[in-house]
Amino acid sequence: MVEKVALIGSGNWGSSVAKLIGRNVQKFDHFDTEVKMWVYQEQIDGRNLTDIINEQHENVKYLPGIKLPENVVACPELVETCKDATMLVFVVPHQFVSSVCKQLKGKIPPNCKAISLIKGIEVQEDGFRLITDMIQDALGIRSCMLSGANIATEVAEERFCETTIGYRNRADGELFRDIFHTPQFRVNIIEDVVGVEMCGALKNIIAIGGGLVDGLKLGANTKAAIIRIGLYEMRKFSQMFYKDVKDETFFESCGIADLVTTCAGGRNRRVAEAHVTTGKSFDQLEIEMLNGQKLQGTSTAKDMYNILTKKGLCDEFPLMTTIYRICYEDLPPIRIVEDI
Ligand SMILES: NC(=O)C1=CN([C@@H]2O[C@H](COP(=O)(O)OP(=O)(O)OC[C@H]3O[C@@H](n4cnc5c(N)ncnc54)[C@H](O)[C@@H]3O)[C@@H](O)[C@H]2O)C=CC1
Ligand SMILES: O=C(CO)COP(=O)(O)O
Repeated sequence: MVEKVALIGSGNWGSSVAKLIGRNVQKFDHFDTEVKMWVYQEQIDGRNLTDIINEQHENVKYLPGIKLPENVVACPELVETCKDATMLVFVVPHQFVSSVCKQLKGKIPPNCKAISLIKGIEVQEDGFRLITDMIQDALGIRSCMLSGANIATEVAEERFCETTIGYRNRADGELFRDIFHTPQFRVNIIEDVVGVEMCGALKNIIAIGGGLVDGLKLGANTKAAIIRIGLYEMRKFSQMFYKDVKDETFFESCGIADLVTTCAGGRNRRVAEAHVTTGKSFDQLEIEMLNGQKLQGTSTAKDMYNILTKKGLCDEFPLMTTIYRICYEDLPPIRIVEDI
């Protein structure tokens, strides 16, 4: 069977993986070589971003300076992008997943498979839901999860790194590995979708902590302490809600490695550092510093805090709780080391 891949999302990470997928589908006979990529349409200097991508083969707003393969075709219509696909790659910021799933409901063939590259969770009245579960429930298709120490621009520049795919069905994991793996982007597949997904969502909160201690100029030992306590809280929270999450998952690229890289070089870290040095709000800094890219850590901290409060668990997760309070309750940043 020939598989056809569609990409849902075209931000910084979406565009970077478009380069990997566009090249990899040409290496195997079992893939259609055209990859459609859904672009949330916007105007750049009076032109459609989709037209710019299709003519210049570059996402000039979200991944400037990187050429995309010509078989990646930007499309502004979501349903049109996905209609013939057998493999869907979800890579929109987590706040838009629900609306994407609503638009696709009933329009996806049942033999389709999905993978989420989205680092976040969806909060609901009675708790929270994993993005892979939302995709499965809304569209009636299985979903894998890819997450790792993968700063998008470094991947696009083909600097070596690793990533993790969590699968429920091994054949799905292997098929998705084919579209991502290269000698510079080493994919490891493991049977723990939930663990991979929880790591990706929760590390964004801890990365805010990494940026706060950088802004406070507390040094390398303090950063290491935030990473260690953060990893401990990530594992505790994941296994409290999903007892099958494996300890080993935290030693994969999606676990400790992603935590280290995001605390060293990610957007969450950068904006949190600027919050300390400028005193500006996170919302303001997101607009000023990210040029349309989305901060995931602050909203995930808020979502997580709501869950911890409802379940009476704040005292058991002092680091995540304090990061939330610094982001949303004007707690002085130094409390990150005083309250944990
Ligand atoms: N950038 C990175 O280095 C990495 C990001 N990720 C994850 O990938 C996911 C996607 O992030 P990025 O590709 O970096 O996105 P981004 O933050 O660079 O870009 C924002 C994207 O959202 C789109 N958008 C704006 N309003 C929208 C709407 N109403 N509906 C749908 N889309 C809308 C924009 O057009 C743009 O494509 C996130 O969960 C992120 O945590 C994972 C690994 C690395
Ligand atoms: O997830 C990432 C790297 O693996 C990117 O993190 P930021 O969203 O903080 O840039």
